[in-house]
Amino acid sequence: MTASSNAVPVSILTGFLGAGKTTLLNRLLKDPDLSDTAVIINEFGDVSLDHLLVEASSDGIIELADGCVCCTVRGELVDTLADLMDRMQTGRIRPLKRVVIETTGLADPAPVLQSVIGNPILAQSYQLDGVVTVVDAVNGVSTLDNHEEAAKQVAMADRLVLSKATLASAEAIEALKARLLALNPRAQLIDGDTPFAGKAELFNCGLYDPTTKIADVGRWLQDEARHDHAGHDHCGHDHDGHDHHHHHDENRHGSDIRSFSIVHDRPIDPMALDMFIDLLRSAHGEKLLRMKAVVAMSDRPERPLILHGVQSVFHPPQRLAAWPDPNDRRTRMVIITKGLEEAFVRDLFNAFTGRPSIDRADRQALEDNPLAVPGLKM
Ligand SMILES: Nc1nc2c(ncn2[C@@H]2O[C@H](COP(=O)(O)OP(=O)(O)OP(=O)(O)O)[C@@H](O)[C@H]2O)c(=O)[nH]1
Repeated sequence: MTASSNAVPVSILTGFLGAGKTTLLNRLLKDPDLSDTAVIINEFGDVSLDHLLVEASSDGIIELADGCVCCTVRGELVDTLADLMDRMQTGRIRPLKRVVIETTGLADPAPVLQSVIGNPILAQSYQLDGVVTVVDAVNGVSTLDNHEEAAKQVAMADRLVLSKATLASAEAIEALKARLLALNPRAQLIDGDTPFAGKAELFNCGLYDPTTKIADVGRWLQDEARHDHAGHDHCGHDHDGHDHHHHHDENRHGSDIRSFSIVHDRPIDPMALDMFIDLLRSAHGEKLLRMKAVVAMSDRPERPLILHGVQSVFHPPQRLAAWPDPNDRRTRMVIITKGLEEAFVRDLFNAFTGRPSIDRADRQALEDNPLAVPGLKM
């Protein structure tokens, strides 16, 4: 079945963990041409922060939390798109000009694309109008080397937006560009700092055409279609929330990927936070795929700190003017690791924030760490 001429364009905004998807989206949503756009945001962990970090009015933002859109919440994506269409057709919402789906950084885009183009009902009302992939100039090459989903995100793109170019050396950018060209020779490469990257036009890619991509893309989409036919839910992220343990029949990302959250209800001393982050970053930066946090600080508890860690890079923290939800002033951290145990990170955090660990010596957490602060005794 094909889309009708008034089908709503759907854009997929993807890119590896911390590449800068939400940052780009915040810029784009300021363009009046993106009014009447619904944004579907997907987060990996059981505590979601992205909706706090997207600056647009919450009206058009729909969250698919606690699962990855390429696997556990893929059904929810289909239901959400169907529900939006139903609400438009029955006049409960204004007609949408576009739907943007921001995937998780770990998402394989193939099943997400297949949800839109392969579902006969959705395909009548929506048409896929392109994949925009954000690529981080600092971590780009190593991320492509180490994470297959990042390479797929690049290969499937119509447009590649290079973020953080001001933080990377000219050589690193050249090396990255060569990799991008090999993976996707026909994608348009856009410098994220140019005005075009902040305009609605960025999403006007034209009907998605897999034949313009490397041959693998068509095969990945066919594999997804076959999987759908066989009725599989196939992803291997291990979403280790407090009570959440999802198991899947196939492991795409490696069983050593962990996603968990830390919630803390007392303001944190700035020095303790610094030491916790420093130790974690310097000893285990490459295993720390992502940290996102909203932190209550003891110096100014009314102004929470927003922290972003992407592998070994910690971006300058920002203070919000106030708590997004004044009724919830708890520190919340979402952490995604590869090959680093949750217990280790939790113990380290507890050691610095003075929360006693019941079943594990805090001290051990520090002593396990070669960079433990000398003289710091529990
Ligand atoms: N200097 C610089 N920093 C950037 C740029 N783009 C993003 N950042 C920073 O990178 C960090 C992560 O950005 P996000 O937009 O949250 O990344 P994301 O891809 O949405 O992250 P996930 O949803 O967790 O995968 C933030 O601290 C941003 O301020 C950029 O172009 N330049």
